[in-house]
Amino acid sequence: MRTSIATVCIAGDLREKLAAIAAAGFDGIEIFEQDFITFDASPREVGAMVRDHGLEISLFQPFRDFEGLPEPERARAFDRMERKFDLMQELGTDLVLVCSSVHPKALGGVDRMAGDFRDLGERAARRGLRVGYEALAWGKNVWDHRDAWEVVRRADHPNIGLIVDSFHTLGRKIDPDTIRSIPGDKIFFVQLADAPMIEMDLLYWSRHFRNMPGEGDLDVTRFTRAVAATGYDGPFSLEVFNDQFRGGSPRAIALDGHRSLVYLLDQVKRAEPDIAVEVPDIPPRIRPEGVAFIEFAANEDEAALLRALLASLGFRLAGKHIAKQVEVWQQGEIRIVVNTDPEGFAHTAHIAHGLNICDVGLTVESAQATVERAAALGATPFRQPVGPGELEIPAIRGVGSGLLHFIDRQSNLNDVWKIEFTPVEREGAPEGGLTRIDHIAQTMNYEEMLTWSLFYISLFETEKLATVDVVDPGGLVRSQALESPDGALRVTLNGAETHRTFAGRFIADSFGSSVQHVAFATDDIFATAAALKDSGFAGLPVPENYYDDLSARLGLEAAFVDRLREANILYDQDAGGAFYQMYSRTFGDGIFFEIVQRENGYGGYGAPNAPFRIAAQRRLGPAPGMPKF
Ligand SMILES: O=C(O)c1ccc(O)c(O)c1
Ligand SMILES: [Mg+2]
Repeated sequence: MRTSIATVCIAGDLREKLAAIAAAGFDGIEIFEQDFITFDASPREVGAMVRDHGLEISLFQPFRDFEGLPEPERARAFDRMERKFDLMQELGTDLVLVCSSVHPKALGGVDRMAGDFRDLGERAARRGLRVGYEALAWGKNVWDHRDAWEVVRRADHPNIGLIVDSFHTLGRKIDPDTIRSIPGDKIFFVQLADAPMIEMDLLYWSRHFRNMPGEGDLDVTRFTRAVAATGYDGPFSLEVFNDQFRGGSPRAIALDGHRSLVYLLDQVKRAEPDIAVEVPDIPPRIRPEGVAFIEFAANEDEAALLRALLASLGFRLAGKHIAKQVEVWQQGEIRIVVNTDPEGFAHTAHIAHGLNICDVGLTVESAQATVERAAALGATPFRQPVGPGELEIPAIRGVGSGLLHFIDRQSNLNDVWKIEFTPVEREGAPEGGLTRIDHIAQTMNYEEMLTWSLFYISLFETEKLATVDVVDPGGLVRSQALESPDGALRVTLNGAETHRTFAGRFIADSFGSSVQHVAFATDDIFATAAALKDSGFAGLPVPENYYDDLSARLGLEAAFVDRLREANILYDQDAGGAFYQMYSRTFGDGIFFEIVQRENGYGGYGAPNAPFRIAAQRRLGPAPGMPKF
């Protein structure tokens, strides 16, 4: 499998782009003419610089407004192309992309256009070069790959072939399976991009909103399956015009791009096993079985307050680590690790971020297979020295500052609580009825959201839900949920556009994106609320206005609304189900807990309630006894 990426995808000057592209593991680049022209070096020097990075120039592009012109424009187009042929030979590439004409004088007629390409093929052949024709979705006469293919077919020249681009095909809602009947050796190059489904002008959508395969809503997998089924065995190249990426970190965007290609081609190989492209053999997407633990990094003062909060939520100290200053608190299947050890990752994370959730443990079928797949997708494995009697639990770095550890039942990893922890006699008030972790919510800058969602989607069997906009008094927060099919793993990604939002302040104050809240599930939220009241839990009060509006909006019975009001429970409904939520006050830099009950398959996250929750959190600040550190 040969991977490539267009230089337009990445921020920086050509040198910075090449460094990022090479570091991410690509084999080649599509050199965009603009990136070459604006760079101050000769074509030969640029070619050498690309090859010094271990990259090939798989394509030169774009050449515009070539086909279907009347004279004298036609002759001028051929002259222009001869100049570009010179340049290509200096750069050291043999393939140029001609995109379908938008020239006002361009004439239609398949045979006229095919004739132009046949003549061009002759000129290219003399120099050992090749020309690929791409239908732009907004081309004047050709805007469909089937028409571009008909032009190429009739040109009937070995140096003329077709270039397909997933955006132009899928953006126009053309059935990608129509590609299957094209001979693979006549497809000279394949460009891949995804995009979010937004109704807008095709050209504007293409030039500003494309994103990496898997990051948007187009069925790029189906498109790529169709291409691979033709026998095509050339490079798969990303061509992503995106305003945000152009201003983003070159390394991060290049890594996302490479990850998206590995993920995509792995999916394609599984669906079309007989393809000519050699795709590396990696474990399939990992099915998450649940959240095994959440770990806080804390100092002693913070840990004392956290313990009090956990106790008020019905958690009990369940074990103390055999060698480190680490405790595990438990309720139902939920485990919260409190790490105050003066060494190791948690300590470093605490120095950088203060009290924070530095680690999330997931239960999977095979921890080994999980890190193997993660490594193939470009994730960074994490290791730290293991003490006597301790287990080596496979881990990777997440996209932000935190770690992900993987626990499985296949090995003895699942017994870590027995092996590394001394049990503590459970005592204290009765538990609060919390059973498991319903979801974890990560807060990040809006620009990081696609990186995070690709990270989860490519590694785990998870699907994206539609993005919802949450209005915070300080700005907009976009929220997107990712879920495994049975709900064993639910993560919400909350992207803050400004630091004036509650979520944005959390990022600024804690120096980076991480888990901001954890939601625990209960089977009976009213019983939980009553139990927690007895154990001194300080919940987030909900204003009276909320309940007046709720009863008017949903036509609920007064007695039911009274019960919600008394316990400060927020409520939502969807087609079949109901959702109950209550919140803790915030602590640290704005961390909090949520308690939820899902009834009859409610599928959302209570988005209509988020503005009320945020307003109350902003108004009230941290709980008494839980000062901001
Ligand atoms: O937006 C464009 O003009 C443009 C140029 C070249 C391409 O390959 C493409 O897909 C779009
Ligand atoms: Mg293209």
